[in-house]
Parts: sequence; structure tokens; C-alpha cells
Amino acid sequence: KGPLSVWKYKALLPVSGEPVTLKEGGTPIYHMKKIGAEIGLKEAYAKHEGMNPSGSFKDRGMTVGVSKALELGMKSVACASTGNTSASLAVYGARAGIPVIVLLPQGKVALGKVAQALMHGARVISVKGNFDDALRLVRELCIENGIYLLNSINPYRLEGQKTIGFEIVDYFGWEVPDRIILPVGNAGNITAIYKGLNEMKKLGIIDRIPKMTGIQAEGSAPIAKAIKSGAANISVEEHPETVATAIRIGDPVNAVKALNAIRKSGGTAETVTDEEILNAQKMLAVKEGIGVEPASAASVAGLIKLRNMGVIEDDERVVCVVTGHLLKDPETVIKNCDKPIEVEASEEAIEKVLGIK
Ligand SMILES: Cc1ncc(COP(=O)(O)O)c(/C=C/C(=O)C(=O)O)c1O
Repeated sequence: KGPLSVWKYKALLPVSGEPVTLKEGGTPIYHMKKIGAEIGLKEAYAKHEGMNPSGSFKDRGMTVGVSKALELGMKSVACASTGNTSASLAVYGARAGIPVIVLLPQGKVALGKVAQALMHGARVISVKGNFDDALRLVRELCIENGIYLLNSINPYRLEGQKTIGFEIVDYFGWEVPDRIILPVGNAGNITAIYKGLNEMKKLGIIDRIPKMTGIQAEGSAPIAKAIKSGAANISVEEHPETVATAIRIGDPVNAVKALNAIRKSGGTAETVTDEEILNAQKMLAVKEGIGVEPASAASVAGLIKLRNMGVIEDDERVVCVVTGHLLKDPETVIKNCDKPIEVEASEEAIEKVLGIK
């Protein structure tokens, strides 16, 4: 009962007290009519996680993780982040009134995310290294100093994020989608959604699990490479590079769980180029009115590629989880769009450039 939200599923979440909440979850599922028509898929949907309080799916993990931190009597919380985790932790830490420390890879975090972490009062440390360096350092920092670590190595993060699976099942009911496609970085989200779907199956609410399909940027694709080569585990990408800085992660902490989720569900993993990512971002915005940041558009770029490869069948119902809001990374948008047309402040000048007269 009640509106869709993370805490609608409180009975399935490991938090006993009153949660620290900003009404996260209950995000919209949009039918992608035009993009679907272009690739011959009648049932292509996008679940817009950018519509969460801090603008990404991370809020689902943080509402549970920060609630748990309070329950455990922790004095401060920390994370390393490519941006959205730090933005979300800053928001929920502020809500909870608990000090927040975030470690960011220097020069590789989208502007909107840094703005959020700063404005919501986190101590923002910029590390001369990449995300994987920052994660190693924050784990040491937390162990040495009794600070509560809230990267997705913390299982309470995945507990919150599994509600994406709950909401997809709630929306489609018995007609479970055939496939769920999502961008993969540290691989927490694909692991979490798979867990949620398995719980729904155990509860007898669904009778089958959608194919979990992970999409990575070509320059940062340890999971996709392992799936495509059949390797038991990943080989770490030493120098991950992609315009989709949110998923610029070479050594995903949840790799083993994610490979299991993909293989057990009969899913797959694929890579897309930065160009395909930016094209998908523009298609979503211009054709469907859905504004997402580059990493999120990787799921739709992957949908298109897998469809063109013949991996996705004509009659499949597919849900792409688009994970973060367009406003998170305005610099990339400005770089990839035409400049605004400058005119003198007169109607004639405007009509002239618009070719109206
Ligand atoms: C927009 C967006 N889309 C996809 C992912 C990948 O999710 P995971 O595979 O669960 O890591 C992220 C991840 C971001 C961070 O890892 C971080 O913020 O530190 C993201 O921000």
C-alpha cells in the first residue's frame, strides 16, 4: 500500500528504527516509444533513477546505509566516489546530522556532483589518483579510524538498491520484463537488483528472473571483458578511461557477485564506445524527453547495440535503468552541443537567425 518508495518495502529491509529518508525511490518508468520503434522493440522502457532526491539511484543505498550507521552508533561516515555516491552520502549525512568525508579522484568528477558534496557539507578530499586509488585509501582510513564505510562493499547499500528490482516487479506484475539493462561501474547496482529479484521469486511474486545485462564503456570494461571471454574473474583495468566518468572504474569491488548475477540470470555484458554513449544521451533527451548523464545513457547505447547484434529478440520487454540526472554533468553536455546563438537584443535579429523572416 501507499506510494512507491524505498520504505514501502521496509519489511524486506534490515533497518529496525525510523529511517533517515528523503522520500527516495518510486521513480518513473517511461515507455521509450521512439527509440524502441527505431530498433524494432515495442516494449523498451527506461526507469529514471535521476528522479531521486540527489539525482541518482545511490539514494536508495544511502537511505538504508546511513540509517544503519545511526543504528550502529557510528560517529562519522565516508566513501570514495566517482561522484554520485559522494553526493548522495553528503545529502543523507546532512539529513542524519552525521559528519561526512568523501574521497574523489582529482579532476575526474562531474561538476554537479562536486557541487552537491560541497554544498551539503561533506569534507571533500581530492585524491591525486583514480577512483580505485581513492577506494583503497578510504578503506584504510575507515579501518584505522573507526569511520563507517559506505561504498557498495557495505551490504546495507545493496539492500537499499535492491528496491529497484522490487519497483520493476511492482510495475509490471506477473509479466516480468525479459531483460534489465544497466550501466556497470563498481557493479553494486546490478548485484543489488539481482538480489531483489531473487527475493521476489522466493516470495512467489514472480516465477522467473529477467536477464541481467551490464553495459560498460569500452575503455573501462573489466566485467564485460570477463563475461565475453568466459573468465572466472575479472582482470583489473589499470587505466580505465571514459567520458562517462561515473563508471570509470577499473577494479569493481562487486565483480564476483556481478558476474554471478549476469551468468545465473542468463544475461550478458557488452561494451559501448564513448561516442555511442553520447549519441544515446542525446537520443534520450531529444526523442524521449529523458535527461540523463553519460554513464546512464550507456544502458540505452547497450540496448541499441545488443539489438543490432541480434542478442535482443523482437518481442522482448526490456527495462533500461538510467541511473543519474542530466544536470549532474553539465560540462559534458555543453561540450557536445552547439553553442547558443548570440544575437543583438532585437526581434528582427532573432527572427533573422531563426529564418522566420
Ligand atoms: C550515474 C551512474 N551510473 C552507473 C553507476 C554504476 O553503478 P555501480 O555499478 O553500482 O557502481 C554509477 C556509479 C557511481 C559510483 O560508483 C560512485 O558514485 O562512486 C553512477 O554514478
